[in-house]
Amino acid sequence: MSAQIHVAVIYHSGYGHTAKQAEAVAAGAASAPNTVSTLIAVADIDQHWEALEGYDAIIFGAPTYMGSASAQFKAFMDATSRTVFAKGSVWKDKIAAGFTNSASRSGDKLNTLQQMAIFAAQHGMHWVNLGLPPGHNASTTTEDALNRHTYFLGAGAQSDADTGPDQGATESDLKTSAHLGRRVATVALELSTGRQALRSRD
Ligand SMILES: Cc1cc2nc3c(=O)[nH]c(=O)nc-3n(C[C@H](O)[C@H](O)[C@H](O)COP(=O)(O)O)c2cc1C
Repeated sequence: MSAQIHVAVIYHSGYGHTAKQAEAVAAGAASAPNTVSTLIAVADIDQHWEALEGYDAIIFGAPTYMGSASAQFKAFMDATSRTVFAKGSVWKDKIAAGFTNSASRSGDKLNTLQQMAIFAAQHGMHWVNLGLPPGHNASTTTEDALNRHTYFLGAGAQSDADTGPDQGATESDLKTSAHLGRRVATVALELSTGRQALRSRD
């Protein structure tokens, strides 16, 4: 039996829409074999720095505010300079991935995903992409398709600016986000199993 995989979902959400997406990502991860997922709001991050060193994968999530990750999420990113990077790159070789939510269809979400991928690279993490084809780019496709916004780098969700999180991202966006969580857990299990097999050959 393979080792248990631990996936953390670290996120910020000002008004609850991205929190809903984060829950979908965490549920997707937990649906993979041998996987436990933990949701961590950036406001609570100080309680988790040490435990995070033992996780196999960390998925980052933030709303897109003014074309990039929210200031609260950026504060978390900056804090890792001291708590992770300067400590000896303690997140090196973990799996990473990202998701973001915003009001507009595009709303410059791609910039937030790129920001997260560069952040993960600074920590020496292995970035996992979404792994879904374009969902809604033909006369025969609909808004119900997975990856309807067509991001390759991570999961994007759209929530109307004038509705609450209960009517936030569509079912298809939440399923797309769950897909990312499950894919990350699957890759983490593959990597962990492969590392164990290599160790046992030594
Ligand atoms: C300060 C601020 C800046 C925003 N900038 C953008 C933006 O650049 N692009 C966009 O599509 N939506 C933008 N929005 C809308 C939010 O991304 C959207 O309402 C989102 O669902 C909020 O997520 P949250 O409830 O998790 O905070 C902005 C909202 C705020 C409050």
